[in-house]
Amino acid sequence: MERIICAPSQYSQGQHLIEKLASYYKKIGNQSAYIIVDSFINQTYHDMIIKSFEVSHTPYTLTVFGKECCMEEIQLHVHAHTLNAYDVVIGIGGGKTLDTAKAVAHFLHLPVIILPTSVSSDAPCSQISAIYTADGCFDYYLQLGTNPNMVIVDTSLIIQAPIRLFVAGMGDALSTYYESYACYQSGACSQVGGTITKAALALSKLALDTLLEDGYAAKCAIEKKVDSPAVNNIIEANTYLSGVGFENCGLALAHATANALSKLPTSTVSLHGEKVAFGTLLQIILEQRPKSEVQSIIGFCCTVGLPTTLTALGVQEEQLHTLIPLILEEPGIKNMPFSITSDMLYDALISLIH
Ligand SMILES: NC(=O)c1ccc[n+]([C@@H]2O[C@H](COP(=O)([O-])OP(=O)(O)OC[C@H]3O[C@@H](n4cnc5c(N)ncnc54)[C@H](O)[C@@H]3O)[C@@H](O)[C@H]2O)c1
Ligand SMILES: [Zn+2]
Repeated sequence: MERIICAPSQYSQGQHLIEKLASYYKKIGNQSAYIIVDSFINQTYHDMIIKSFEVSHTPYTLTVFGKECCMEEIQLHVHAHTLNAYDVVIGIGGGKTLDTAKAVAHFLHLPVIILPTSVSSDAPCSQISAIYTADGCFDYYLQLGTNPNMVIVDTSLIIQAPIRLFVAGMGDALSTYYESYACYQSGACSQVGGTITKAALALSKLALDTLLEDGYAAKCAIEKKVDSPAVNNIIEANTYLSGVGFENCGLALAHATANALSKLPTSTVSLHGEKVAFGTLLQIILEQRPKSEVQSIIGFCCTVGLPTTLTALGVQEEQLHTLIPLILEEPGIKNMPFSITSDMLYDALISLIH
């Protein structure tokens, strides 16, 4: 199998980039942009989003994202594209809006520009969309075949977003190196369909190193809504290092756990990245990593405010008999370099109840 690494064609990170959105669009489009915006973001930043289009007389249509990245929502936008009206899709919002925009662009064979308004997940840079059922259960990963054409990260918006989203993104990024390394050890095929490059593994490791080095300082700065080098490093780690790292290596037990947790009725209590942080703990415990390493990851989670127990995720002990089979049926399990049994999961999960 060939070694493959894929990434967005352009990644830009800086302040007030949303004010230049039309000029980014004009680099790849010359007809009309189809903009899908998270509803909260539309209420808060509507004028800012459309300003550059209005000022430069650039045609666009703005539409508000529903609630879920599900096929029903995606079809709604695909059918809005009549008579080849648009030539670029733009997604603005959290992971679900971005995954929807990427899927819509995929079905319409159009380029896509992604503008994350929080760094809560790995969604911006990847060439997959996480598809859920209309009522919010994880369904499957839709392979899009190409990464977004542009990922534009406006740090001024990210800093204003709720701190919980920023921290959840650290949770999503925390798993990247461990899952990448598991995939590397098991010889798994990466999310982009190749074997793992040294470059991708290095990006994953850099994501973890950056979190451990700058995570706490960044969280403190975000609490005060101030920009700082640590904040910028974490924004890059959450979005680019982790995003490009994970998909060019692969997912394993941490995401299998997060996806399984999303199928429990209590799943809405926690964000994706919070579930992934917990899944990371479960993975490194089952990997029998040194106690000091497990303790340092637990310590990191505690200092930044990521959940380290099932109780914190709203999951009760009685739900383990439902959760364990759900974890075992996730495809990521096969990417672990050793087999995982129900008993192994039970013992590790019980140690993480409270
Ligand atoms: N495609 C991928 O590669 C990939 C990778 C990781 C996660 N995901 C998916 O991403 C999703 C998780 O992303 P998410 O946590 O961003 O979910 P989300 O899109 O539901 O956003 C969470 C909340 O944050 C709000 N929000 C966003 N920006 C804000 C801002 N600046 N200020 C205030 N509120 C803001 C949204 O309105 C929403 O209510 C899941 O569906 C997950 O499966 C996809
Ligand atoms: Zn994730």
